[in-house]
Amino acid sequence: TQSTRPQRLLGAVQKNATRGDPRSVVKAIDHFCRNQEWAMNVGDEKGCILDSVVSEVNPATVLELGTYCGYSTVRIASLLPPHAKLITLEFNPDFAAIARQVIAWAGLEHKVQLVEGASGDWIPKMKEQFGVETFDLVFLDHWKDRYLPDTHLMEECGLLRKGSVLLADNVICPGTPDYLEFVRSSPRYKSQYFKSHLEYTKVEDGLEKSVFLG
Ligand SMILES: O=C(NCCNC(=O)c1cc(-c2ccc(F)cc2)cc(O)c1O)c1cc(O)ncn1
Ligand SMILES: [Mg+2]
Repeated sequence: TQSTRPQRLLGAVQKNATRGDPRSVVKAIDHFCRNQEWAMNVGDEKGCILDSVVSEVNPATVLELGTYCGYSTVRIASLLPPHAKLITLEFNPDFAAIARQVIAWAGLEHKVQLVEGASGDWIPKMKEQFGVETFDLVFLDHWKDRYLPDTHLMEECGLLRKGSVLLADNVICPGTPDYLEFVRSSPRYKSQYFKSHLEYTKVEDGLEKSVFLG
């Protein structure tokens, strides 16, 4: 039977990356996506912006919406302080199965809790299920039409505090127009656009960083 692209991406990690070395996992995925097959990871260019925001926020609690194969999960988790926790939500069970193995290859499973299911179902259960108070950083990289409703949901569930940072991928391509309009016009957010390119291409894309003002 035919392998899937995520399965081939995992194969490239297991072949070319060193177990327990997150940077080599990131490098192996970027090499695979540049030279073999494009895949919708945040990629190396936007990944550097992600790294700088993670380092600046130095979060104790992180929520990632949209795990895919775990590329950004590995980037973020490898920068977290010792007792910090990253919860990553993935709807697609096939993506989740690959991501677990990529995260394990990087040796980061103890820092990451991968949850399978729909963000809309899980966000209201975060506090009771995972003992989370608020998130210091949220990385939005899931279905583009869920960014805005899930942001409202996180606010309603009291998961954001004064200073919580939302970092959103793909605000230009594929685009999240309703989300962008909201965070840029709402008095409760301070937003900043980081111009970049769609992963592994010359197409414009960017990350939007929005600080919740409470
Ligand atoms: O597709 C699911 N999630 C990925 C969300 N992410 C994206 O869709 C995404 C897409 C692109 C992209 C950009 C240009 C292009 F031509 C094609 C795709 C880039 C990115 O950086 C993304 O992040 C999904 C499936 C499923 O069955 N259940 C739950 N989620
Ligand atoms: Mg993306």
